[in-house]
Amino acid sequence: MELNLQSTVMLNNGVEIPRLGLGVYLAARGEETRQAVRSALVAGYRHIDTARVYANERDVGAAVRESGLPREDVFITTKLWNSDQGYDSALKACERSLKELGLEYVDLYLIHWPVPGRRLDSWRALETLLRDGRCRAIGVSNFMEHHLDELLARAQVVPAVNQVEQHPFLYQPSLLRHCADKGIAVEAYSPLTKGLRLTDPRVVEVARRHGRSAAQVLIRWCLQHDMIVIPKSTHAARIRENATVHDFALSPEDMRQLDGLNEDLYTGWDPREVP
Ligand SMILES: NC(=O)C1=CN([C@@H]2O[C@H](COP(=O)(O)OP(=O)(O)OC[C@H]3O[C@@H](n4cnc5c(N)ncnc54)[C@H](OP(=O)(O)O)[C@@H]3O)[C@@H](O)[C@H]2O)C=CC1
Ligand SMILES: O=C1CO[C@H](CO)[C@@H](O)[C@@H]1O
Repeated sequence: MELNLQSTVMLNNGVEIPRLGLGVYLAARGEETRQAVRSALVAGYRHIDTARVYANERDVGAAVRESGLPREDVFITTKLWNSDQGYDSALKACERSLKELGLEYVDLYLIHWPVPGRRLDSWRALETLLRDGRCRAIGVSNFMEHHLDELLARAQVVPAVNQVEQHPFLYQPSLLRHCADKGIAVEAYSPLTKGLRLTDPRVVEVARRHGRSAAQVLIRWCLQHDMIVIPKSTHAARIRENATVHDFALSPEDMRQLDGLNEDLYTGWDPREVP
């Protein structure tokens, strides 16, 4: 797989999204987030993943502006938080996020969680926002097969993306196939298991064979499964390390070994339990 930081995936509405982005969950508002985003942009990242609930949209926007890069060169995602779900409140929440970011539009706006009873109204709002040009693409996050099927039965617009937790310790091929069948790109969040499994000897062994770090192997695993991937770090050296994944490849045997590590490890909430 030929890959670099400029490699993109074409979403189902023709919008291109860089395959690798920087996540900023738990990057503290203020200088920590600004510094992380600045480091990423200098390293060549062109995709930043934030959310209303991360409380750092303002710093993401500021760092992108400070970089001097043209707005259209950076792909920015934010997300609708659970307490803002519903038609009118979702419209308002998007405007609030745009104001915080200091942007006229976001590249991707996601429903953060499939909140029962309100997610379909929220989706109608996202369809409106897409039509009005406030987002270039809309999608969902933490949607399992049953949430997707319910949405697809009523939606006018098919979600461009489903952002879900995926890594070798939480590998859900049936969900990935389901998304592929519907034309929905998958973004892997917490691809580094939030740091919990970076010393797992089986991952470390694969990494050693390639002369790479465990983090690089986990990121590469996502990419070779055709996922978009958004590792988080606030350290410039790690931000660079996490992006240096284009100059090696995991073999089919490496991939099989890593696929075999699944233990349904959710490092965050488990969306399968959401009715
Ligand atoms: N849609 C959703 O519900 C969710 C979306 N996300 C998104 O996905 C992004 C990534 O997931 P996240 O949960 O943050 O976790 P990750 O799996 O990306 O892991 C981040 C952790 O790994 C550490 N780390 C990063 N790079 C390295 C490295 N090279 N070597 C060693 N340690 C490293 C970081 O520390 P340090 O920063 O100190 O370097 C941090 O503690 C989020 O930031 C967010 O944008 C995440 C959770 C839920
Ligand atoms: O993106 C996320 C990170 O933080 C939230 C909790 O505070 C998660 O629920 C969410 O999925």
